[in-house]
Amino acid sequence: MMLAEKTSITKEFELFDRMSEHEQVVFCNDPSTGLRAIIAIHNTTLGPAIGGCRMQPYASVEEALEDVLRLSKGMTYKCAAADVDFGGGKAVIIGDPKTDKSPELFRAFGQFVNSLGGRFYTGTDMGTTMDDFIHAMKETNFINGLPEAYGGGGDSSIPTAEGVLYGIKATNQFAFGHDDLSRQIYSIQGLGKVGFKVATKLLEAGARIYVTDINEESLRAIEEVAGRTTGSVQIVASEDIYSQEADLFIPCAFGGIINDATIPQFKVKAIVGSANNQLLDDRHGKQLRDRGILYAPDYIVNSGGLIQVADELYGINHERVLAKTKHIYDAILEVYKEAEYSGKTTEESANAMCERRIAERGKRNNFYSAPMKPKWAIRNLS
Ligand SMILES: NC(=O)C1=CN([C@@H]2O[C@H](COP(=O)(O)OP(=O)(O)OC[C@H]3O[C@@H](n4cnc5c(N)ncnc54)[C@H](O)[C@@H]3O)[C@@H](O)[C@H]2O)C=CC1
Ligand SMILES: O=C(O)CCC(=O)C(=O)O
Repeated sequence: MMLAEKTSITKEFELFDRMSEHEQVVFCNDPSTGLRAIIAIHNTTLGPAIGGCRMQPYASVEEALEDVLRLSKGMTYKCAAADVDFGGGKAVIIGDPKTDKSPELFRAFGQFVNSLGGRFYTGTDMGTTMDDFIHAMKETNFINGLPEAYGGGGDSSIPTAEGVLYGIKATNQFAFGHDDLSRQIYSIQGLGKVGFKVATKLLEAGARIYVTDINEESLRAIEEVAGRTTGSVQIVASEDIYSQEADLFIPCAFGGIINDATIPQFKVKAIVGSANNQLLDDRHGKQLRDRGILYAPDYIVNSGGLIQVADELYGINHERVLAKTKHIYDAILEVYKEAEYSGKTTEESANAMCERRIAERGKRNNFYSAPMKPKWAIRNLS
């Protein structure tokens, strides 16, 4: 009887249990534009939440909620690792980016962001572009990553790709004793905004790369780049990318690609890529460690974009952003050394480092208050 009561109570409050680590989850509904979005604020100890807005034709509310909860939590760790004065948040819009976008939809989304009064800053992510946020910014100032013509920092995939290259160099240093990009072989999944730039730099350095993408145009374009460089490229089928005889696997497409099916296929010594949430589950981090495959925590490797959008609030300065992005090299090396010393996985070591940082800062500032004047000079907000 007691158990039955307990079970039913747990079921009644299942939604709250699922988001028990989150401060706030906002469901945004605007029938006139068709907007259905969820904004998740995970933790604002370090400052207002920040995180891009993803647009995807999610099959259910359940799937969209799962994604936004996971991604926003990842942003809390990413902000702590990058040492920016922001907390973790993320937004998802349920819809097909090819057919369901309209200026009105993004204006409606901007109104919801504005209603949070500065607790949440957002910008582009998969499925959204800077142009979409030109509409959203008409309704709110809490938008980052705008085009340079609108006073923003421009394409944040540039520093993200730079950060991935620093992560690769640090990994080469730790695993192979040098940080020369040209001497190892790489397999790259995804030649989008980030992956294409990383592949180009590796080819320019003279490296051998294997690549895959579902977009034929990107594959032809990277072959053209290879023809102009001393590097070489081989195109492989999507399902074959995990089993290539390469030294490093560079995932730059989607999350969850380190899982029970892919781990036995890997022949690489290390995985260093930009995709968010690469480990399907924590136990996959342990499986990689047990197989002697070094894993560079994704949220450190791909933090270059966050560093740019966070830095944007001090005014635009690409040199400063690049200088900050260089810290990814040291951060990755530190995590590898700490994991080696402690026997933890690299993900566990990185998480512990971030949690210590948040707890330390939390002693002074444990909840961001919107009316408090921000430290930085945000445009039009003083
Ligand atoms: N753009 C940025 O600054 C940041 C990106 N990331 C993450 O990095 C990853 C890549 O981001 P972007 O380059 O901006 O995205 P994107 O959408 O420009 O590129 C993704 C690429 O993956 C390809 N792709 C999709 N399915 C595939 C499959 N089955 N096999 C092979 N390729 C496939 C697509 O055709 C596309 O070229 C995403 O997971 C994103 O969340 C993380 C932090 C910042
Ligand atoms: O683009 C942003 O607003 C923050 C960066 C972000 O969402 C990410 O790094 O995944």
